[in-house]
Amino acid sequence: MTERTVVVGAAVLNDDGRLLAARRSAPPDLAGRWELPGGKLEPGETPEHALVRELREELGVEAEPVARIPGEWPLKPPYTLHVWTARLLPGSADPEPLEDHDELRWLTQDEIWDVDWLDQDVPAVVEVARHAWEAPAREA
Ligand SMILES: Nc1nc2c([nH]c(=O)n2[C@H]2C[C@H](O)[C@@H](COP(=O)(O)OP(=O)(O)OP(=O)(O)O)O2)c(=O)[nH]1
Repeated sequence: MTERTVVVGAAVLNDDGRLLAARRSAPPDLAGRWELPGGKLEPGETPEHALVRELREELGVEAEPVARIPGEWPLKPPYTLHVWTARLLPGSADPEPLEDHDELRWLTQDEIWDVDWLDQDVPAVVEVARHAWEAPAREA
């Protein structure tokens, strides 16, 4: 079986229901494209811990994971993307592009496709949009 390394991507939503998108500054083949902030799990680390750590390192924020979005999306081997919704904790700093990114945007539902997402992120972002913004089906 092929070993896969999990990359955790954070779908950070703010109180207005906007989604945080981050533009990569490196490596050259990914620079200029937009992604969900996050990163690779370290050995023995839980995804929830990795998400909190990566958001602190990359964006200078204190955040908490809310829920995993079902599914996983293949990235460049050996990586596979798992996505969690997340929110900033009260008193957290505003996110800043400290590492790996050179621009951040809080996207409304109407703006979700205004940024040039990494190709491999597009199916994950479709699911994020569905979970964040589509009303849950009512039970009959
Ligand atoms: N964080 C993140 N990485 C992604 C996404 N889509 C995608 O292809 N990747 C790739 C880029 C990298 O090859 C890999 C994870 O990269 P990373 O640079 O964010 O991870 P990291 O902070 O742990 O890495 P490192 O700089 O410590 O080596 O996954 C995404 O939406 N978010």
